[in-house]
Amino acid sequence: TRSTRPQRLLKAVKQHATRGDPQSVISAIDHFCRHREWAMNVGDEKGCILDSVVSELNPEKVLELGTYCGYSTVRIARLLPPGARLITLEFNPDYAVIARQVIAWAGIEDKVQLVEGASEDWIPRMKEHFGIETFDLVFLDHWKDHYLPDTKLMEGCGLLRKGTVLLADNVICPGVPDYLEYVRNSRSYKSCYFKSHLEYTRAEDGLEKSVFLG
Ligand SMILES: O=C(NCCCCc1cc2ccncc2s1)c1cc(-c2ccc(F)cc2)cc(O)c1O
Ligand SMILES: [Mg+2]
Repeated sequence: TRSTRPQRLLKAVKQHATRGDPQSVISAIDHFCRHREWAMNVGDEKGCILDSVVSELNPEKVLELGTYCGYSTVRIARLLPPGARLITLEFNPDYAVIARQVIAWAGIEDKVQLVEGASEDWIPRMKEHFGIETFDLVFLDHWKDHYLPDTKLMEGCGLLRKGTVLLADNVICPGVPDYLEYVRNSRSYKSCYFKSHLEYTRAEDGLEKSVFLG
């Protein structure tokens, strides 16, 4: 049977990237998605914005909602200080199989914990299951209609502290209007928009960075 796009993406990583070199994994995926097949990775342009937010914050505890093939997982984990941890949630088991191999190829698996399941099931279990008090950074890149309910769930579970940064992908395309309205109008967040483009295209998209004020 025909291979899947994530399988072809992984093959490109194994063919063109060097084991243990996260940057070469990132470049191999960007090349594949720009010249072979588009895929819904955050991409190189928005990825540079993600890099600057991570580098400035130097987070110890990171949550990623939506792993897909692990592209943004590798982008974030490669910048984390020793001892820092990234928990990434993926709903689709086929994506998770690919992401684990991409993460291993990049050589950053000791910083990453990939968990399979739905965000609404796992967010309430973060404290008791992973011994996490609060997150320093949350990267939202999963179902767009889950951004807002999951943000309210994280607030309710006490997973956000004064200064926690929420960074949301795709706030223009596909768009998350209810989430944007919430973080931009709530007194509990200081929010700003980083204008960019939908990965590997000229369509507008961007990242919204929202600091939780407690
Ligand atoms: O849907 C997108 N991303 C979510 C995939 C949903 C996977 C999930 C992970 C998870 C984990 C935990 N709980 C529940 C869930 S559900 C997405 C889509 C586009 C796009 C843009 C223009 C298009 F024409 C077509 C697609 C671009 C992007 O950057 C995306 O991120
Ligand atoms: Mg995205």
